[in-house]
Amino acid sequence: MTLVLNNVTKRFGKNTAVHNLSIEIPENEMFGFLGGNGAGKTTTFRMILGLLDHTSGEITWNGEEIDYGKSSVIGYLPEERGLYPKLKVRDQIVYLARLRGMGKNDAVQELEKWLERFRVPEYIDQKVEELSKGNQQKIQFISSVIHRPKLLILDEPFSGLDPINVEMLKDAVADLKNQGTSIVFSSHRMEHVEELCEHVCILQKGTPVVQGALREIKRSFGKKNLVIHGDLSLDFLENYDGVIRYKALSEGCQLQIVDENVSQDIFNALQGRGFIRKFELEEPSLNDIFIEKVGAAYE
Ligand SMILES: Nc1ncnc2c1ncn2[C@@H]1O[C@H](COP(=O)(O)OP(=O)(O)OP(=O)(O)O)[C@@H](O)[C@H]1O
Repeated sequence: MTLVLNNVTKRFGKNTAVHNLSIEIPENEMFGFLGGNGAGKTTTFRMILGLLDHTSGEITWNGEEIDYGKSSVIGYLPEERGLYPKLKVRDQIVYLARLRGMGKNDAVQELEKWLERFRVPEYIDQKVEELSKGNQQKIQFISSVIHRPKLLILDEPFSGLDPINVEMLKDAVADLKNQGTSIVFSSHRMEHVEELCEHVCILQKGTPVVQGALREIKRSFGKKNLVIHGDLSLDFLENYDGVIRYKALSEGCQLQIVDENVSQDIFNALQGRGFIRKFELEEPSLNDIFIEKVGAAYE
């Protein structure tokens, strides 16, 4: 079960929202879809869901065009949340589950399981409007997975959640992935994507500017981060050869350097200057990569 987008383009009049996008998302995969505001993420999701026609290219699921009559294949958590405030959680979820071909008893059982998992079983008889925003978000998440979809699309799933609920939702998403669900998710929070996804695509004005396995992307980025803590003056590194960025920290500094050879030079230069408590060379973060690739175009 693989979702394939092949050279997909979407134009709104003269504005090209998505340009020649090709991605492949196999089963058991969590795919991170990133981009600045207006980059084309939601437009891509809507095309996958059949809510928008694509101008050109192909979108297939398991080698065939997606049959939107069988909408039970896909689950979608939209960025703009939309539950009926006056309905009780049970009625709301059962209604949505039945639209996707599920029986009432099956839907209630599944709902109870999810509410138990999210430690809010008492919400079943409450109206949506009586719940806090974060808790409504959990109910909306349940509505997107209640019918056990094979493909799950999550647009900013963690926005508005406190750290405990973020962890709870991350665990749930990871379990769904391990059970074979293909998951595509967008987020502006790079650390979430970094933690959950093996593959990512960064869109810039509708065009992919970085794409592939996260580990490979980090390795090929070249630039590294160097963290130094100690009882010594490090200001001279701000203008040191091979240092791209210098950030002072309370315990020392964090540097971005052109490549790992520079770290050896710096290590040598620090000898005899004072006590070094930490000297650590790190892979670039996804945030560094995003800022460089997307930030360049902003400039
Ligand atoms: N229905 C529409 N009609 C015309 N233009 C649209 C429509 N929907 C989106 N666009 C345009 O397509 C581009 C991509 O928008 P999209 O909503 O897909 O971005 P996004 O990556 O989801 O952004 P954000 O992170 O801000 O939610 C934007 O230039 C937007 O103005």
